[in-house]
Amino acid sequence: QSSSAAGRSGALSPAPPLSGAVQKIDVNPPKGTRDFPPEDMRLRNWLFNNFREVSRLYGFEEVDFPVLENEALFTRKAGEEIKDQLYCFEDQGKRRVALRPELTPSLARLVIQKGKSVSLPLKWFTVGQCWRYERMTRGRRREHYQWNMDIIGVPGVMAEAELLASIVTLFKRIGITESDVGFKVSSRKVLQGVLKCYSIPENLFGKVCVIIDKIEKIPVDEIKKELKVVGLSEEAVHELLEVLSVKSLAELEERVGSCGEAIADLKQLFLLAEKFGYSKWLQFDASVVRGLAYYTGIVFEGFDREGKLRAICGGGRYDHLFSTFGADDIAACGFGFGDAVIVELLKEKGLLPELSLQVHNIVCALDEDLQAVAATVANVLREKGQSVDLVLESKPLKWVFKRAARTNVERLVIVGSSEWQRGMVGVKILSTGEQYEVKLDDLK
Ligand SMILES: CC(=O)Nc1cnc2ccccc2c1
Repeated sequence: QSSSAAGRSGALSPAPPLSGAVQKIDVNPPKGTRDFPPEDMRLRNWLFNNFREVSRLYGFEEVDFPVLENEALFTRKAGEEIKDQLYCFEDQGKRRVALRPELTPSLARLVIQKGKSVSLPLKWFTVGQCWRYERMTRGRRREHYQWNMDIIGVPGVMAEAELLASIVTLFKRIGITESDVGFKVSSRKVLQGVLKCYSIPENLFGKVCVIIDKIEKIPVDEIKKELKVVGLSEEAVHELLEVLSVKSLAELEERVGSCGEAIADLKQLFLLAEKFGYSKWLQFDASVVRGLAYYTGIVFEGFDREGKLRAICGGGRYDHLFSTFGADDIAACGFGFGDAVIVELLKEKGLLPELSLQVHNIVCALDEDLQAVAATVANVLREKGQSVDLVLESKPLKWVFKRAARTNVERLVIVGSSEWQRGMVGVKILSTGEQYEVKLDDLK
């Protein structure tokens, strides 16, 4: 038992085992996950505070759900990537549970749970961590945070227009302009129209959309093959791929004139964008489908105009998600905005904010028996709302100056015995080097 251990803790505390006896833990977090040390946490808080402020400006209420959900919430049968990467397991109660891969199903579950006790429309937002179990072959992350905004109970495209406006507001707040990013906008009712023309049963709609969403990720022959497996005829496949390459609303109207709803919705949305003042951010792009099976109408995704990054955000209308959970359908639309691509974009554009630790004061006692006085000084300042880094052990002044410089503190408050005998404390303003003495009560 080494004396120092005994000295340190008074009573005999077990000495650490002889070094080398304990296997050192892996200090890295699990594959595909991140720690947020202070500097990274400042950037994350800056971004999330912008998410929250925009949500507040748009009158949205914050909600939250467990990261762990019943697996059944996510076991849609539409061949989605999000499903085959589900981070799921059987818990000790033999329940099938999953770490949520997205937030919308949880939101729908809560809306159904609240049922008649909430009045529509609902405008809810959340910032939540989502998970996927991806073979690390692709070295991608297994978790990210998503800002989600949803409007429940508004069938008209004013809801989509409002959601797009909120994302434009977010982009502007962090210095992104329409020359950096845009939104590709389309409607799944275009696809619905084509499938109806070829009398493809409704229940294949989700599957077809999920396959088509891979149009830029896998060879088109593979797309055709998968569509035929699902049961589409040669002609239907051809017509679908044709309609996706349409370049404008006008051209779409010529081709599929009849599928009025899609055209009407899109025209209305572009008109509203004009009125909201963000039409320069939008472009019609028939190839936007999004990879989630439950979208039924307008779909959109934010993209970087240099085409270097994956989608920044995405969303759309999902008017039948509730009935897939056995409840009455409620019109709904929403988006998800991840915390990863946007940071890559900000880096690209040199827009990452300079964020440093902001502490008003370092308070220190010049010798051991003034520690209690230093604590009193810290308390006085904290009660006035000033942040204080109280030096907790007697340290040489050189050490304190070094720490003050590193944490770019504004002011040093020094408790010395001679000053204290006169009821004074020493103050040094780091930015100017100005030094003076002041009565504790006059310290503001
Ligand atoms: C760029 C990125 O990190 N994407 C990402 C990371 N983790 C996820 C986890 C669940 C669902 C989607 C995810 C997406």
